[in-house]
Amino acid sequence: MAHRLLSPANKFSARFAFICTLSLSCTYLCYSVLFCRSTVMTNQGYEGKRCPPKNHAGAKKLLGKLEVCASLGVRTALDESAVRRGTADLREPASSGSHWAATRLTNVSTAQKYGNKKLPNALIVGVKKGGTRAVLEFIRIHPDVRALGTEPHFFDRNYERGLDWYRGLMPRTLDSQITLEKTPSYFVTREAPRRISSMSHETKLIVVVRNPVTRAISDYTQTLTKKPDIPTFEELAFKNRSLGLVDTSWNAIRIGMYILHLENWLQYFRLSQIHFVSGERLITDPAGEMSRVQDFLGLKRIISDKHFYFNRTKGFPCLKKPESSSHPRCLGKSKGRTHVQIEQEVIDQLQEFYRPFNIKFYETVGQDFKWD
Ligand SMILES: Nc1ncnc2c1ncn2[C@@H]1O[C@H](COP(=O)(O)OS(=O)(=O)O)[C@@H](OP(=O)(O)O)[C@H]1O
Repeated sequence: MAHRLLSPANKFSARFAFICTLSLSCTYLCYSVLFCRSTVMTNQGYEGKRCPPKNHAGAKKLLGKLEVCASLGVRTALDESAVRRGTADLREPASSGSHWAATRLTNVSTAQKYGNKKLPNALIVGVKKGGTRAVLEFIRIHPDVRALGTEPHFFDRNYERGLDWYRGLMPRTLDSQITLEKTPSYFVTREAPRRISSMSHETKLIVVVRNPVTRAISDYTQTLTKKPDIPTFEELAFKNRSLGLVDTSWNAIRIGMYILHLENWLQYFRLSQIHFVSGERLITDPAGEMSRVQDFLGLKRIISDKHFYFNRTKGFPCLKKPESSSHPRCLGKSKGRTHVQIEQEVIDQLQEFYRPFNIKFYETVGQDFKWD
């Protein structure tokens, strides 16, 4: 009805307006298809802005799902919470002007996008309070290493869950990258060597060892922070102190009898498959110890002196802070605690107790750790 009422002049203007709108729409459509898709959709800056800030409450969950965010090098929720639950405050560099950090970033993001979850090729199996977290956090700055931040306890507590479950926990890696995890209790778990060798005979094993007396005191100090009412160190360490009878059933003592545990490992692995890191040298010369770890893992030596500095407040080496990051670069408060004070006489008695075990251990591994 309406258009019947329009005059011929009005009809002409309506048609003209319709044709103009149509041709403008077509032009816009062609332009979008030809140009916009290739620029806007792959623009990293733009996509980067779409990624939620990773310290936002809901963002951590979401980041794990947003492949594009992961591919931009933003750590996934799993990685973040893994590091926190693993008690480490050390964060790997988010970015840096230096070449190694850039390579690492590229490898991490490529692995997250194209990599596969694989069973670990290498394990840090012990020892508790030896410096295992430091080794894991230092080695994972290598671009060819991807490590699980938490301790999965697969070969001791979770073995029934099966290898598929275990593999599912691992970070994605490229074929050229090593998958690594650390669980210090493996070293003293009777079934661990057999179980690990049945996963693969070729698994490389790293053991961080430390003077067993200092290790025991460190272990006790940690227990005390959780259970302040436990007996004194001396009460737990000796069955009869005046007779010098040490209580070897106390875990803090038993773990330090390294040779006994090692013999179990040597039933399943060649000595050349096991690398021993000195917990003491890891503090005085982290780069030197990490060079040997890189050699053992068949990695190019990338981690060196230039990655470390000695933090006087903490009293330990820390990783240098990349220019663009404000993250703390030292291990968390639970690493490098002030130990409870133990009488020198008790220390001497325990040194005496451990001596024969230490000597046998040095002979077996072919290295003197100088604890005596
Ligand atoms: N760079 C650096 N920073 C901080 N701490 C360092 C470092 N290198 C080695 N260590 C020593 O690591 C000890 C903790 O060992 P672990 O990480 O194996 O402990 S745990 O078994 O995972 O709980 C921890 O033991 P305590 O000093 O007794 O706290 C440290 O002595």
